[in-house]
Amino acid sequence: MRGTFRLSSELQLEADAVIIGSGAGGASVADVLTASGLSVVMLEEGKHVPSSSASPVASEAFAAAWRSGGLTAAFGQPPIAYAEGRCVGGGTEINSAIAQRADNYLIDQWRKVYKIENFTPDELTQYYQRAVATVNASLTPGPVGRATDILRQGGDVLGWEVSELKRGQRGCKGANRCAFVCPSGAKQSMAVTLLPKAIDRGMRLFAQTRVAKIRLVNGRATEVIARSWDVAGQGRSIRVKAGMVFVCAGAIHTPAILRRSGLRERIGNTLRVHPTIKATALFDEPVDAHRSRLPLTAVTEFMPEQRIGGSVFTPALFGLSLAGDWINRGDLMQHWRFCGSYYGMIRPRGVGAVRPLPGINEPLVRFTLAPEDWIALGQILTRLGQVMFAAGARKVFPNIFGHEGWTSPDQVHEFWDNPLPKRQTNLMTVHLFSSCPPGEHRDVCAVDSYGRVRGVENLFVADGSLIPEAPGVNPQMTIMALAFRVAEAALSHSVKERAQSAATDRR
Ligand SMILES: Cc1cc2nc3c(=O)[nH]c(=O)nc-3n(C[C@H](O)[C@H](O)[C@H](O)COP(=O)(O)OP(=O)(O)OC[C@H]3O[C@@H](n4cnc5c(N)ncnc54)[C@H](O)[C@@H]3O)c2cc1C
Repeated sequence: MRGTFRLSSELQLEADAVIIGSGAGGASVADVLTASGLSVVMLEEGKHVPSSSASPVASEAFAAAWRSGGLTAAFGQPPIAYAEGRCVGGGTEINSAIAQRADNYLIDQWRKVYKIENFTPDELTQYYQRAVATVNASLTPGPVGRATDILRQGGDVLGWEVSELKRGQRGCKGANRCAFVCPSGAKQSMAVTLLPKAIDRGMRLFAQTRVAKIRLVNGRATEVIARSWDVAGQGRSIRVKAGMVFVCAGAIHTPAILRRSGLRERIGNTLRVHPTIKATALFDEPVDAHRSRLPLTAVTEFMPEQRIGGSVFTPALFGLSLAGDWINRGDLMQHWRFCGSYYGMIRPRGVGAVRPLPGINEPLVRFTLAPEDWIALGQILTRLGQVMFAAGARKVFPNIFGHEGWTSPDQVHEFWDNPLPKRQTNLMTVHLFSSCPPGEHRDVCAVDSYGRVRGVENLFVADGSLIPEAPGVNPQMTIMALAFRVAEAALSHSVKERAQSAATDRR
């Protein structure tokens, strides 16, 4: 990417603004700030992985673009495996680019509960429109493939609403490698859309540069302290002084950076995710899910509380998904062309927490499911089984360690009334948010209605951390909308106004 810098010496920089993290939130902030003529420095921990060097090999792609090669988990019973992007463009480089808006009912509810100013669905519309236009959210061209038809067919038989999913794409070629960084550049990720634009306007982006903390003096963020790695793997320090600091490191790392900088009140206490349970369905006819794009429909009948959809499927990813229970599931590998991988996700009531650990880069993440969440997971798994059998599945294997699989629709009710086995249930998520909720409800809100960290005049949060609660839909559009809003508000409030407000916070 033009303008991506590598360091050759220790560096001290100055700019109007510094942005930490180049994902959905950071890139959106960069777009607003550079359009208004500010000088901007962006610091990104991961590498730049251009389309031309995107590897089709799962292990290489994970090592290049996923945090910890994809091996990250929130502690709890059971642990929940989670995934984050760590590369220029963040999660938008490895996601499926499904573009959805949060339900108006939820936006209204968040405004009331968290007392967020100017946060009606109408007021957010302009920001959502900007996000939608940026990524060209649209229906994917070309044949949808059998893996998609399965969800449509099953939903139709049961009379459930099934919706086509818009994605941020322009001329998707159907390579089915969304999770490995799009090889054609058709996915409208941040490295394809907003970051090159911001760089053309003069933004300096430093990849492989990890922020340790932010220095705070008398209610101002004065300096961002980071470490950068050069091509030879040598680390050097980098310090950036800026008038405004935007923390956009995602819902896990933003609270970790803030807490490491000495800001602890209400920060990182309310992490939310979409707990997700998967199932493998075996059919009599080939599905050949690897040949088509990911399933482009979702069962939306039970949204926003529950949703059923389909996962990216490649032989390697399928093998990995079976690996955790190889003794019981390994046989499925030989039938991989006849299998599809589907999921059910819920909007949880449980919460988690993020805490940095001394001397270790990765923070400790915990998530505790509420009793209602277990009921919801049992329901969505039952519904997932129902829709698979309605579409003609011969056997359905819920992702529960040691489970023998269901051979008929009668068996899927097993977990409707009975709890799922906590220790054996495998849960995962790719959606993380709410660790720094905004608003004027001071008991719970880490930042004000416009993303400014309480008590600090020039420090803002603009990423998934800001979504007040789990949205029940794919979050990227909401993250971008909220980040555009934070950046605009930061520019429109004068330094004097912000300083007064920060001083009031500190009293
Ligand atoms: C496999 C997968 C599939 C998904 N599918 C969809 C989908 O279809 N639709 C959708 O809407 N959402 C999807 N998501 C979720 C979506 O991609 C994320 O919610 C979104 O990217 C989060 O935006 P963010 O700005 O909060 O953080 P990120 O996009 O994660 O960006 C944060 C950036 O900050 C960097 N960073 C972290 N710590 C530091 C530090 N200390 N110093 C410097 N940089 C740092 C990270 O490396 C990262 O690049 C998916 C996610 C994954 C992983």
